[in-house]
Amino acid sequence: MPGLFDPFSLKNVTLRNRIVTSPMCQYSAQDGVANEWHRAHLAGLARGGAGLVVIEATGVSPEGRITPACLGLWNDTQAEALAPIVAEMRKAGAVAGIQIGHAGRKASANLPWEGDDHIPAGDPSGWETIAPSAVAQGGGLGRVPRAMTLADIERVRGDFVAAAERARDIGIQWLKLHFAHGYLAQSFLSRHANKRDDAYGGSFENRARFLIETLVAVRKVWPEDRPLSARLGVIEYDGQDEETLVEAIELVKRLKAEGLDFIDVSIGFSTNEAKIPWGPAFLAPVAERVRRESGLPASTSWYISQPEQADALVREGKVDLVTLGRPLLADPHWPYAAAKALGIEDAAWKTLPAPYAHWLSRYRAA
Ligand SMILES: C=C(C(=O)O)c1ccccc1
Repeated sequence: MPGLFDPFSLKNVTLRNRIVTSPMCQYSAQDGVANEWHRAHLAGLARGGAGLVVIEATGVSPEGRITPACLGLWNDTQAEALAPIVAEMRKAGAVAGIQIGHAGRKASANLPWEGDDHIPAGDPSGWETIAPSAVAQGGGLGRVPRAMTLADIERVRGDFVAAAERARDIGIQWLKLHFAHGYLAQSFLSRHANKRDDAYGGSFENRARFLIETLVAVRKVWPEDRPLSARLGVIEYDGQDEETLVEAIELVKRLKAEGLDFIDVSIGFSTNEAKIPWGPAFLAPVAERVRRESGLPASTSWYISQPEQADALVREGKVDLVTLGRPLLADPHWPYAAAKALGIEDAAWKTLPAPYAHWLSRYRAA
């Protein structure tokens, strides 16, 4: 079985290893436009050796951002700012990905280090939030969203398509749809958030409709030879886990039938009452089941930080790729350190660009 530092090919891309950067929001943009922070951050991750570098949750519309400082991909100015960054990521040897999404009822929030709560109604820096139903997330995100009309649903689906087209045209190689973490798409699937009684609510088929329709629409514009993936919350840890998992796996099978190439398994975060069993690679067994039962290649994340742990998840066939967030913020060169720890030959040249690898492999003790 392959290990963490074996390549992974899907459609027309080959990742140099099984390490994926989690799309960690930087909350550093203005008007959704990428700047020097994003360039240095993303180039640094790519130069650090990860196989796939995924740009953070990028809003498909202004109201689709989590905070006013999130990236967007709803206009050409935003696309033009990202294009050179994508080129730099690819030049550093990483496959360049992006996660596009709509924050739904969790949108219009203050930065996490400035409250992590809804911007007060009436504050000009905020905006009206929309969601499947007029049901708030609760806690600091207590603002009640406006229930989406069918016209809203159609518009937002179109926003996903337009953002996918812009991502395609700036050289993104791997597109990830944000269907997780209690944001809009997850909200449609979630019984906690979706109380609709029309074609988009009630039964599983109806609650899955927005996600499937969005995938189908994006698939039509996303090049067949580039991977199309989704990050999906498959479990809520709300006491209904088996029921939620069975539905989520059925949804993944239907998304696969409509052209989804890869699934990134995560948590629903649709309810503040969740009792999440935080612990080393705690989601891996869930990801293994989704991968096995759906037949799609898969990744997972959360509390994965040690080289041997990440390598074992791949070698044991639990996942195909391992998504790392905080370990890569702490050390963007984690792939190099992991390669050394796992005894990979030529670790520097396998993970780092020549100007680094040259020095790291020279003048070494015999
Ligand atoms: C900002 C997040 C995202 O983009 O998914 C997020 C939210 C909740 C947990 C982890 C990540």
